[in-house]
Parts: sequence; C-alpha cells; structure tokens
Amino acid sequence: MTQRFLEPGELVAATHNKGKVKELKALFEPLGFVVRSAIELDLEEPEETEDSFTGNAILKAKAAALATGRPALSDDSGLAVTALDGAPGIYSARWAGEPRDFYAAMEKVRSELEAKSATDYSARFVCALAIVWPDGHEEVFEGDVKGHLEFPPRGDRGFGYDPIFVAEGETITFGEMDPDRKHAMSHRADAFNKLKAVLKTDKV
Ligand SMILES: O=c1nc[nH]c2c1ncn2[C@H]1C[C@H](O)[C@@H](COP(=O)(O)OP(=O)(O)OP(=O)(O)O)O1
Ligand SMILES: [Mg+2]
Repeated sequence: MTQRFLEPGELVAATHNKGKVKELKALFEPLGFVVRSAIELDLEEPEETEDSFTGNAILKAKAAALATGRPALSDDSGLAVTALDGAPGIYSARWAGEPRDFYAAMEKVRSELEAKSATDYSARFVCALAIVWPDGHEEVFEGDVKGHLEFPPRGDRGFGYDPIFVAEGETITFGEMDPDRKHAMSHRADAFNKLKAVLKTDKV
C-alpha cells in the first residue's frame, strides 16, 4: 500500500488513558489537529488481543475509525525491562489490574527484579502510534526511550510507570520531570517524530 497523508482536521484519539490524551493533544494540537478522545466520544474499549505494540495499536485505531467514520490515532505503549525479558511490555496496563493501580504494578516490577537478584535495572519505554482511516488504510510507527529503573517511585507529574523511570543522561524520573521536557524525549515523541512524515501540515 502506498503511504497516505493525514490532512489537518478532527482526529479521534483511540485511547481511554487520560495521561496519553494529554500528551497526544500536546503533540497534535499545535499542528492544527482537533483531538477528540475515545473518552469524550464514549467509544468502547476494544480487547487488546494482538501480541505486539504495533498490532494492538492498529487494532485500537481500527475500532475507533470504524465506530466514528473518522481517521483515528491510537497509542499502544509500555515498559520493557531487560532483566525481565521485556516484561511487562504489552501487558504494562494489565499488570496494574482493574481498577488500575500503578503503584502495585511498580511494586511487582521491583519484587520480580529482586526475586531474580537482578543487577541490570536497564529498561525502555516503547510506543507504537497508529493512524487508521475508515476505509481500513493504516500507518504505524514505533519509537522508544532508553533508561533505567530506580526505586522507590518518585514524582507525581506523569502517569503509569513514570515515577520509576530515569531516561539515559537524566537523574530525575519521568514522574519528577517537567511535562514539556518528557514530551521532548519520550517514546511517544520518538514515534511521533517518525509519524510526522505522513502529516500534511506546513507547521511540522
Ligand atoms: O509515558 C508513559 N509513562 C508511564 N507509563 C507509560 C507510558 N506510556 C505507557 N505507559 C504504561 C502505562 C500504560 O497504562 C501502559 C500502556 O498500556 P496501553 O494498553 O497502551 O494503554 P492503556 O490501556 O492505558 O490505554 P489505551 O489502551 O486505552 O490507550 O504502559
Ligand atoms: Mg490498553
């Protein structure tokens, strides 16, 4: 399939995560997109049945594009810990249970590292951003940010696993970091920088 460009206009953010909605708005609104989230539109949350970030990103965007008849943007992301063979990975949200408790999920990461007597605390955040059009055309981009984990968790400025993640070259966690600074270096920003290639806007 040939690459397709996305025209500025209304864009459905196929996510129910308020932290992501905030970050996706910060990335797309300056470029002239009006972002409406799946929360505002009261869309159903599809089951994430694929075995990769890109697969789940496409699945979520496709469901929202079909439900709304509009191009939809999704984000599938997670924390991949080297010593845990990439876990929690695509299960990052599911490790937090229902209702989501990321302090419990961060504690699970810590206890699994301790159980393995791990000395390697390196980790990365991964993000797949997908755009799917109502006719089924899809574009997907993957980004990451490398770093390491520190315990106990610090900072309440981000979401999810941010309080234990320290990016390469930094000393503070994503939870302690100014949100604009996180946006400039995150896995989401990395994927977004690749996705810019399909945005039809002179503001890029
Ligand atoms: O920048 C981040 N800072 C901290 N934690 C993060 C980040 N990015 C993803 N994460 C973690 C938490 C999130 O809950 C999970 C993704 O799971 P994921 O299924 O993609 O998202 P979700 O279920 O929260 O919302 P939705 O599927 O409606 O987009 O990984
Ligand atoms: Mg999810």
